[in-house]
Amino acid sequence: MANVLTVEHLTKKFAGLTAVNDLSFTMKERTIHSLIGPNGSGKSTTINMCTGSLPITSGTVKYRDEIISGRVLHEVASRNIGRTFQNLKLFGSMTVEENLMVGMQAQMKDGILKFLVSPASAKAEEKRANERAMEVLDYIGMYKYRNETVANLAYGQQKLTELGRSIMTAPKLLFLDEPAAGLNPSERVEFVKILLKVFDDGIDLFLIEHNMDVVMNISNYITVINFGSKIAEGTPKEIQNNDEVIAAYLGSQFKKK
Ligand SMILES: Nc1ncnc2c1ncn2[C@@H]1O[C@H](COP(=O)(O)OP(=O)(O)OP(=O)(O)O)[C@@H](O)[C@H]1O
Repeated sequence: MANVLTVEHLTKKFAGLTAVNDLSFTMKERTIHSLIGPNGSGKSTTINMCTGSLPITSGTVKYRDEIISGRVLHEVASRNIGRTFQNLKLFGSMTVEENLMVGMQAQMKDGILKFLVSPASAKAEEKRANERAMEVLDYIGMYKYRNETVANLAYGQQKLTELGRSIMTAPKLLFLDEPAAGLNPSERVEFVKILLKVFDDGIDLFLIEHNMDVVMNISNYITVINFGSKIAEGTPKEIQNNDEVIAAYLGSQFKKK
């Protein structure tokens, strides 16, 4: 299997703090790959660097055969890479449908120019975005909420809306920052079901998550970091039995014989 993501010697320094320290790992095609570690260990910073949200201090990130480190957010997004955020970045006063339409912006970045030059083609693009939004809403089971204002929805539905927005542009690789955080158990079951459907339909998933039931059940491979440095990697079973991971983060409740 080819590598979808190759991270080499990735480092991020914030003033005196090294948030990510010489981190290297690879993610294989057709896997759900999780990045876990204690609070403040550098997980979100790693995703932010991989997706162009944050400049790197040193190191490289490769998507398939192309170096994407050094590229900005919309350039990364235009390579079929999507993401969701730890804290929802939805527009609360807009409807579910409108929030998904915003998700097409990566593909419509020359939209204003197009609108000035050719209003007809801009209209056609908007129609296409609207059709895609309906298709995605149906896919994630949110079609009936399409005209609801996002702020009025339950948290689980807001998270689904964000997931929907992230798949509007049909990414091939999706970064998810704590998708299960804040969900109640039944919302979590529903969300994981949809995530697995997304994966089965061809989108590789890179996940940051603190809920270990979710991580251990759905991941093919796990990278563990502590204080910005990799301390282990392997299958869920290997990670659950790794003494350094148990001491730094997991505790022994997941240990398997
Ligand atoms: N913009 C920033 N400026 C300064 N320090 C930052 C910034 N962003 C993150 N940090 C620091 O970098 C370290 C790593 O933070 P990061 O958010 O990547 O950790 P995390 O593993 O995602 O944590 P959590 O599990 O709590 O979300 C922390 O010490 C954090 O305070």
